[in-house]
Amino acid sequence: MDIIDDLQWRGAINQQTDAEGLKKEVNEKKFGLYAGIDPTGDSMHVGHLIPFMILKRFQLAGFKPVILIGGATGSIGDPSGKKAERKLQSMEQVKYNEERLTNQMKKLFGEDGKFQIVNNYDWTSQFSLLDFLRDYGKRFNVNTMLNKEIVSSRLETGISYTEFTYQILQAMDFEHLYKNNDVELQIGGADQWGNITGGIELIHKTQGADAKAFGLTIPLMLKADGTKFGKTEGGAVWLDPEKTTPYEFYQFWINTDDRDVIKYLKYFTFLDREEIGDLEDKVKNEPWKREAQRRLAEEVTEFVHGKDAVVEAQNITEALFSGNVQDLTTAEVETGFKNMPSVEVSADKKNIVEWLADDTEIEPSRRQAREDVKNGAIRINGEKVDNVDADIDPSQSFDGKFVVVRRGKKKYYLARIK
Ligand SMILES: N[C@@H](Cc1ccc(O)cc1)C(=O)O
Repeated sequence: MDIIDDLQWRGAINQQTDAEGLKKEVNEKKFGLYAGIDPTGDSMHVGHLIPFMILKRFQLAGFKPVILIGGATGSIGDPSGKKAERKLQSMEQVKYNEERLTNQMKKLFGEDGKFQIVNNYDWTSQFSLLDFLRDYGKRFNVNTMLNKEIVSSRLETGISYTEFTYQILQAMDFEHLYKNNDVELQIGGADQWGNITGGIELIHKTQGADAKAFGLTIPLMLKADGTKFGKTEGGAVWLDPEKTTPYEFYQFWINTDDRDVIKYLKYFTFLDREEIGDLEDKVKNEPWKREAQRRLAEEVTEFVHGKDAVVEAQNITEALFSGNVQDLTTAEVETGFKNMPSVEVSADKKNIVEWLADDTEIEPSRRQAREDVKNGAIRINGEKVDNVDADIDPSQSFDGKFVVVRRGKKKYYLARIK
C-alpha cells in the first residue's frame, strides 16, 4: 500500500489533477510537496490541521514537505469560499501572525529539519509591477480566470482587482517551489482546486508540458449533524493553548459524535488500519465506552500539545467527572477552569451560606443556598459541605489561590482569591 492508497482509505482525496501520473511518481521518487496557509489570524485552528496532517503523512513516508506561510498572499486575501471582499490587514498584523503560525508549524513538524518553512513574501515582494505584468500577467487568460469558481461565484456581488489577482500569486508560488524546492505536488482543501490548477498550468507553460506537477484536494469536512466542523459554543478550536486550553482541546475531541469518530481517526491520527478497524468495531458493539473518542482525543492532543498535556487533560476530565477536584494540582485547576465561570473573593473566613449567596453569588439567595447545602448539593474543593453553620476558609486551598465549588452534579465555579 502506498501513500496514495492510504489517503484513499482515509477518505482524504477529493480531486486529483493526474491521478495516474501522481501514483506512478510517488512510487518512483521522494519528491517535495507543499501546502500553504495565509496569516489571516494569529493561530491555526483544528480545520487548518487537515491539509497539514497530509503533509505530515508524506513526511513520515520519506517525502519532503514544504510549509508555505503566505506573507504575500495573506496581505491580499484569498477570495476562495468568501462571499464578500475582505478587509485588508495591516502589514504589522500580517507579520505578527506569520511569526505565530511559523512557530506552531515548527512544533507540528518537529525540530529535526526534515521539512522546510518558506514565506512567499520573500519572492513575491521582489517583482516590480512591470516584471509581474510582462512575465506572469501575460501567461494568464482572463477568461480562464473568470471561469474559476472562486471568481465566478463573486461576479454578482463584486470582486476587486486585488482579490482577482490572488490566483496568480498562488500560481507563482507553485512555480517558484517547483523550480527551487523540488516541489511537484500541492495539497489543499477542496476550495483550493482553482488556485492549484492555476499553478500547474503556469508550470506547464514555463517549464514544459511534461513538467511533473500535480494537485490534490481534500474533501470538505462535513459533520453528521450538519453543523460546521471545528466549532464549539465557545467558537473555533485553536491550536494556541492560550486561546483553547489543552484540556478544552481534549474535550473537543472526546465529545465527537459516534457517527464522526472513525472519520476523524482517519484524518487526524497516525493510527493504522488495523487499530482503526478495531475501534470501529468498538463503536458498533460498545459505544457507551467511547474508546474510539478517547483514543482520538489522546492522539490529537499529544500531536499538538505533547504527552504531558494529555495526562493533565485526563486528570482534569476525571476529577471534574468524579467531583474529586482535591486530587488536582493548582496548575491543573488553573487550566481546567480557564474559561469556566469564575468570581473573585476575599481570603476571609466566612459562613458557607453567606459566602455562596453574597460573596460569590453562586446561589441566587441565602434561602436557596441553605437548601442546597442541606441537600448535599454543594461541594467545596471536592468535599461535600452539608452543614449550614460551616465556615469556609478560602486561604486553605490550592495554594490559597482559589476555591472550587460544585453545585449539583455538573456545575462548577471557580472562586479566585484576591
Ligand atoms: N490560498 C490558501 C493559502 C495558500 C497561499 C499561498 C499558496 O501558495 C498556497 C496556499 C488558503 O487560503 O487556504
